[in-house]
Amino acid sequence: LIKWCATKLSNRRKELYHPGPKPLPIIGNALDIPKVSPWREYAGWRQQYGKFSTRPRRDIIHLSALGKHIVVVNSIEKAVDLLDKRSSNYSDRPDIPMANMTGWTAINIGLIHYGELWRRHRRLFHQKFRQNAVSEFRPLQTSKIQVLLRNLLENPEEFSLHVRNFPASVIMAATYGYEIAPRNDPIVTLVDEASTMITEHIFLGSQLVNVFPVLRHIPDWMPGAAFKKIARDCHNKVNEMMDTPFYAVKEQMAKGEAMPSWTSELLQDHDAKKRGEEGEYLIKSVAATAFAVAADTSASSLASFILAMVLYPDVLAKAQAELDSVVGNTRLPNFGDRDSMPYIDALCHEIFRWSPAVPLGVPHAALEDDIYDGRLIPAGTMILSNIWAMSRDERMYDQPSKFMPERFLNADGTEVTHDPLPTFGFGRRICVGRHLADDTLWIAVATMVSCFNFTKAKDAFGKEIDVTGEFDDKLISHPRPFKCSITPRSDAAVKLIKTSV
Ligand code: HEM
Repeated sequence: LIKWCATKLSNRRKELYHPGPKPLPIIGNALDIPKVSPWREYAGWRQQYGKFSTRPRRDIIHLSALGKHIVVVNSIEKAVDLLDKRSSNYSDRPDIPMANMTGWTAINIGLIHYGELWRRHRRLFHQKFRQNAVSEFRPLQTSKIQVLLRNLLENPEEFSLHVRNFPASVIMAATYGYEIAPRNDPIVTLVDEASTMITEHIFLGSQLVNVFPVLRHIPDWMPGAAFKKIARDCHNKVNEMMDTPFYAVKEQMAKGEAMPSWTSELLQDHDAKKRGEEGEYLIKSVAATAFAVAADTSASSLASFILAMVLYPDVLAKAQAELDSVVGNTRLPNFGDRDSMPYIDALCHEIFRWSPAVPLGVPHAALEDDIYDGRLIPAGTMILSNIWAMSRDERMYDQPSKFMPERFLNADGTEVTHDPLPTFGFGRRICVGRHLADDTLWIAVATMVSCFNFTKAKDAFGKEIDVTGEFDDKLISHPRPFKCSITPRSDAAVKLIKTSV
């Protein structure tokens, strides 16, 4: 009888929810949740659970852990259906115990529940980063790009530091009027530490407490309680990261010495003054979050660009040919050249597709029960958009693992088809900084292509050092460290880099 009941129950469950790995009693799929590269693992499950189902292929996978429901969305079509078309139900964020314990949830719009507080954060971000507003950043980007080019010329081995510093210097100057030091900048280090701690521990599988929230109450001395110290340390860093640059701006404002910045702008805003402490906390939060979300994501795309150029020299050659014919070698490219260089535009689009900086997106959550494709998605379900799997979907992209800007060009290569990409997420929670990210990547790519060659580095015996093209496992994923040779294209390029101010 027990066996009969168990089979009945399991069959009913199978019919109720979308397919997925078979759950164990009570703990469900807690042990199935992948700890490394979850996006690859979930993409693999799509094949596994699609192959044997009555339908040809399933792009939605259901998991459960201790009564918590998780749905992984592996195709753009399904993500649009749920997160765009039904956005009124799927714009919440789930509770992630490690994010709550580290203090990130309270300040980071990306983790705040859908509701009035989120709207207030989003409004401020939208005003600053909407499509028509981001041209305001261009003079700053143009001046910081010259620093990037000079650093690549003088010290090419440290390219990953330089591409990290470029978006960081833009967003720090824009947000706080703060000039970062070329290395070991105290504020950048602080934000890096606080961000790394959370990006390493936010995934479901990375900490047991994310799957079993009750564990947050275990005493510190118990085995397995190390996560509590991690969370406490991170919380201190989050507070410090918010306060240090913010109070520096306030002090400069009091002395009449503040550089123009988003923070000083918001502080001067009458509404913010009226809201008193709460308004200040909001400003502190959006400013700190802007740096945390903008710098690392863009740095990932810039590092991916260099990786792609080393692995695909023919693409670099085509981009350089286009650049030489449009811009020549007597000046650096600028934003005004963008429309005349479709290949470079397509190349940037391809970087966003080939190496999405946030491969598993930021989880959404369902507010209410929903029926989709005849199956239940219960209220509270965590929705994971597998952006990596969507970007590698062979139904959408021919030879998806190949870096091929041509896929976004029309037949004669004169126009870019800006097909929507999953890279920036979906619905009401879509990345609010995507226009800035796009500009940042474009100006960096165009100027780097114009000035440098990127090739495989050689060892002491003159043999090329292999580049594996692998990426790390964090929430914001970067190419794993690799060696390459970055050399100026010509004497004219050196002169341009040295003389540009
Ligand atoms: C290559 C660069 C970037 C990538 C790939 C990226 C990707 C993403 C993704 C996937 C999300 C989650 C969307 C969703 O929930 O469906 C997101 C959210 C967000 N991004 Fe970006 N992002 C980038 C750059 C930036 C920049 C430069 C900013 C500057 C402000 C920014 C600000 C944000 C914010 C504030 C959110 C949270 C939005 C919300 O929850 O309402 N991002 N981003």
